[in-house]
This record gives sequence, C-alpha cells and structure tokens, in this order.
Amino acid sequence: MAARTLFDKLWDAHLVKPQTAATPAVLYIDLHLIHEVTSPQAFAELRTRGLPVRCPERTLATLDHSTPTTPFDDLGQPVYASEEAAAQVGELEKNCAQFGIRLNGWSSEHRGIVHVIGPELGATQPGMTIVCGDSHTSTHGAFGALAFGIGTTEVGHVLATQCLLQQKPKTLAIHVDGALPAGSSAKDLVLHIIGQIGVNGGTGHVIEYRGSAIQALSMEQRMTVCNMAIEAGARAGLIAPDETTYAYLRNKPYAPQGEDWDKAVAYWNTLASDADARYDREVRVDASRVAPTVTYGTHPGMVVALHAPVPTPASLQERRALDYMKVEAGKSLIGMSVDVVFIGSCTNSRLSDLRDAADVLRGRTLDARVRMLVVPGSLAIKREAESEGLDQVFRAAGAEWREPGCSMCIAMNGDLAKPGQLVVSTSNRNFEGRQGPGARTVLASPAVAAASAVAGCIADPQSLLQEQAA
Ligand SMILES: CC(C)[C@H](C(=O)O)[C@@H](O)C(=O)O
Ligand code: SF4
Repeated sequence: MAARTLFDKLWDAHLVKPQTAATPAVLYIDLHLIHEVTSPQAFAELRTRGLPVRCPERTLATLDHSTPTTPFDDLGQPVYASEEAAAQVGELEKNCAQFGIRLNGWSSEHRGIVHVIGPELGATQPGMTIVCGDSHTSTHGAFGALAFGIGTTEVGHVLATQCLLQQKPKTLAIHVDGALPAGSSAKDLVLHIIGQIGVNGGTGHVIEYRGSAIQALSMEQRMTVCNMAIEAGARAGLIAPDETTYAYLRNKPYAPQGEDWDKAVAYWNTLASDADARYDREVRVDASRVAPTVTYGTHPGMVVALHAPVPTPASLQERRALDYMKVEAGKSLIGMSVDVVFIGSCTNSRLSDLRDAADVLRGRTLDARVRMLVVPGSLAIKREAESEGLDQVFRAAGAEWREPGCSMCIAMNGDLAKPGQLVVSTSNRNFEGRQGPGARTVLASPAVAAASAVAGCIADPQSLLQEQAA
C-alpha cells in the first residue's frame, strides 16, 4: 500500500462510502460531543421526523457556553444571566433525558468546557473521528483523533445516523523543530504559527503538527496548539499519538482498561504518518525563534512578538483594526493600559495554564485598575487547582476564582467586558465585540496575561519570574 499520512489512515479507517464527483464521502463518527448552543435545533429536527438518536452511547453532552461561573444560589440553583441562557440549558437537559444521552450537567463532577472534559475523561482517544457543533473541536486532534467542528444541521445528521457527509480535505504538515526558548509557551507557538501562515493559511486542509518541538510538548500544550488550528482556517489539527499521549490517557475513566488497553496502544502505534508519506503542503517553523507573542488586531493572525513594534497596516481593514484596538503602528504593546484579564477558555484553562498564571501572581497583587477572572476549564481542574492552593494565590492577588465554563471567552453567560475596555485574554478569538460590545481583546499566554494584571498594562512576565526565583 502507498505510504499514508496520519490523516489518510484516520480517513480510510472511517470511510463508509468514498466520495464521488457528485457526492461527498460518508464518514463514520466515533464520538459526538454536544453542548447547549448548537444542539437544540438538531433535536427538534429529530422530533419532527420521529427519529431516535442512533448511538446515544457515542454521544456525550456538557453545559458550558451559557452557564454562569458564579456559585449556586441558596437553593443550590445556578443563577443565569438571562432567560435565554436558562432556556438553552434547560433544553439540553430535556433532550438528553429524552434521548438517553449522558449529560455532564449541573450535578456532575465532570462538567466543564466540552473540549476540556472529553480529553479529561478519556472519551477522546487516538484513532477516533470526533465531531461537535463547535469550531474548537480541533482541540481533540492533539490525541491523533480526526476531530472537527460541524454545523447544527450536521449535528442532526450525526445524531440520527452516526455518520457525516464530508469532502476530503487536503493535508498540510507544519514541521516545528528546535526548542522553544525559556519563557515561550505553547500559546506563543500557535500564535506565532498563525502569524506566519495567516488566518487562511490552513483553509481546506487538515494540519499535522510534527517535529521535535511538538513531540516535546505535554498533552495540555498539544491541546493548546491544536485548539487554534481552526484560527488558521484549517479543518482540523492533528498530532501523532505517542508515549506522552498514552501516559495522559492511561486509567482515565473512559479509556480502555487491561487487555483492551494493550490492544488499543498496539493500534494507536500504527497511526503515525509513514516516513515517506506525502502532504499536499509543508511549512517549517523554527521553535527557537518563538518569542512571547500577542495579538494586536481583531483576528488571531494579527500577531506580534511582545517586544516588537506593531507592523504598519497593509490594508484598510488592518488600519480599521488598529483604530478599533487603539493600537499605534511602530510601537510595541508593552505598557498599553489593561482593564480586564481573563484566564480561561478551551485554549488555556487547564491545570498547567493555571499554574503558569499562579507562578507569576504568587505573593503579588493586581494593579488596582484591573479586574481579573480565573475560570478553570472543568470542575475537575477547579478541584485539583484548589488542592494545590492555586485558588489562594489568585484570591490573595485580588483575582476572582470562578466556576468552570466558557465565560468571557465568548461572553454568552454574563461574564463580559465593558465597551472600550481592554482585555488581555488567554482565549483564542479577538474578534470585535466578542468579549462584550465594544470590548478590545489582546490574546496572550497565561503568563503574559498574569504579568499584565500585576502591572496594569501589557507586561513581560520574565522580570517578575526572575524576582520570584531570586
Ligand atoms: C458557540 C459555538 C458554536 C462557537 C464555535 O463554534 O466555536 C463558540 O464555541 C466559539 O468559540 O466561538
Ligand atoms: S471556551 Fe471559548 S472557544 Fe472554547 S468552546 Fe467555549 S466559547 Fe468556544
């Protein structure tokens, strides 16, 4: 057989019907993740047609986008920001009960952001096809699973048939060699990559991240990198499974156990791209040149190294973005005044991210002008962080330690910035108004975000970390 890439192997193993000139391929879906925003209409469609869910056991639901991150009220009930949010959640609860779907709801110890809990439970596994009505489903590609976002109509198709119609995407290998410099994180790497290839650089492709710098990343870091594949326009991001993957998954609740585990690992070991496999495109990135990186504009491709000057706008659109952000070309963002700092989202809300932020904050307090929200990606992460005392570090610094959810990443739950406020955010999208009407977003790593909270302006964590060490 001809040499195949990781993507080819995943595609071939799930192909129910190949595509023809006239019809897309039919793919079998191993795991369907659902949340409250993109599922209601899909269930309504099932009801209209009198259809059951084909594989409830392959469907996993959580509440995340519209859920409050404040504690329950005195009656033990969540306090929703709007009727609409409450209705959306209620709808998912009802649909899951009626169609026999596991829901990590309010009473579950496993609730959290969909892209955080899938991996955490071991539901996300190498070799799988995984879909969700959510663009950041690419996160799960960190495990060597073909994982991508789908629309609400497709959510209905998958619920009804456990299959999906797909055009075969092309492959793009991003080789990342060299070592990340001390002080540069996975977030800096992925922002740097998007800056290098552009927000359309991956369009029509599945990205496979490869090379020594990728292999050196932990699973949490790999998830950060795959999470943002979609921000480069890619259909999905992939990393071949290896010992790091297996060490993470072993003994997770839904991971295979005993003999099944050994069999699974033997299969997973066959998934890596063959040595002579061909990609449609290849790009090289030198990890040693990745500095702490931030966005300065209104899409995730408008990135700049923290100490480098913002480039001169090359188009009217870029000029408008700079105006909106109140950013000046020719100057770095260092020193720009900050109103809100958000640590959270499916990009950077895992334990290692919280540790990175806490390392900068330990023994310090926030600048008086800054509001800081720390929102763990899941209840499990919240509990772990508390057992390490990270919550104490955040609270002592003056930050808000909140319940898990998407929160200010998308501001659907009432956590939002005011018009004109500047948010340094560890999330993945800096679109106009995403974190509240008129709010301005600078995407950054947890360390840069935390340092900016202390300084009250965009700041480099290095000097703070050196002081801590001394
Ligand atoms: C609400 C949902 C459909 C959306 C997505 O698809 O990604 C959200 O998660 C986001 O991050 O913008
Ligand atoms: S955390 Fe943000 S990016 Fe992730 S699923 Fe929620 S809204 Fe989307």
